[in-house]
Amino acid sequence: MENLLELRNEIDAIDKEIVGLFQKRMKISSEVAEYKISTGKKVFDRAREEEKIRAVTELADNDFNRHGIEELFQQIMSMSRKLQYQLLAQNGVVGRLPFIAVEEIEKSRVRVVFQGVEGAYSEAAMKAFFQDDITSFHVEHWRDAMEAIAEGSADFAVLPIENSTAGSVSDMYDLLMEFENYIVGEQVIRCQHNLLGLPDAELSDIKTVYSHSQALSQCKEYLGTHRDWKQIPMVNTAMAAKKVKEDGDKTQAAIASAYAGEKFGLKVLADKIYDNEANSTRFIIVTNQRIFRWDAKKISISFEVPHTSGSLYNILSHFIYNNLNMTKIESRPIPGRNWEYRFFIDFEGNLNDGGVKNALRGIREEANNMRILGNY
Ligand SMILES: O=C(O)C(=O)C[C@]1(C(=O)O)C=C[C@@H](O)C=C1
Repeated sequence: MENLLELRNEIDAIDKEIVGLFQKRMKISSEVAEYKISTGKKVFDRAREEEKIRAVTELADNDFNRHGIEELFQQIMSMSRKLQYQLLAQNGVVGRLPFIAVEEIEKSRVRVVFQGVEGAYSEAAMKAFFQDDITSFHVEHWRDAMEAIAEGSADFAVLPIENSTAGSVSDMYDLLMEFENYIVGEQVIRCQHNLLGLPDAELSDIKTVYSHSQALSQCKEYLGTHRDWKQIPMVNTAMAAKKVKEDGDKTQAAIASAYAGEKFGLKVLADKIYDNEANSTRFIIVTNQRIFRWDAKKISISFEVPHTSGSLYNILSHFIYNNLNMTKIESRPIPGRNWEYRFFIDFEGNLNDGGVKNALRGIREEANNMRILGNY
């Protein structure tokens, strides 16, 4: 039996050849890029890659190696594409992104819509993001706010996208797909929920509690100590407070902010009833224009990938390769296509950065229906 040292020497010699061949192949790939630059042909050629995988896997002696060869060549061609995107960018063949950089997002004398009623956390987010001289109005549903933006009856909408305890607001992702609106800002608001009742109500009177489903889940521990209370979800926490006031029934309570309590003349029956002290909601500021602040730091995109193994992995490699830090990933089912998903990714960067342009170009070519949802 050969000793380990000899075997390692053999492996070293083979690896040297592999490196040499890899470099030789990449050099040819860069010549292909030159051809593509002069002809305007796309970098990614799915048919050619499929054919290549078929041909090289046929050369393998057994199933185990066949699988390995397939993975190896997928990675080699992925590297080859990345080199080509880079060369295209260096030669100025990077399509201009249809977004315009602005000095500032207008925060004064604009029309802003939020969902819910006065006293909603969305109103608090609006007040924190915009100046006092704005004109604002509220609508009943998130969709109404998206529509108001799309048709131009408001300049901006303030909508919840994620809560630190309850997670993403999945409906918002679907609405971002449905409408051609763009995220231009975000505002995080601490959600300090209270149990609110009529001024003459006592804790012992309560039989039913109304709130938004997310707020109910954010107060799960507290509600667990009152298992006999019926929990009824409402479209918004402030709507719940309004209902308790309007019904005038001492057995009803709402979970909402102290601000909503003041607005609707309700009494705080229990304060700070949330499970998590840092409980916060992130709101997005949405508009119908493709604009971004010149110093924006976060990008949101969405895309679909083919229903094949490794397809998401391949798309994510564009972030790694361009040294971009991904901060969030979310998936939503694609309507009408069972068990297929659309991915939503947030990552750090600005649409004017070279690495960002490179990654977006690769993702646009290799994934389906890539959309830039905003840079903020
Ligand atoms: O054949 C091409 O068009 C190439 O650019 C080369 C190559 C490869 O590395 O094999 C790279 C990217 C394409 O998607 C297909 C194949």
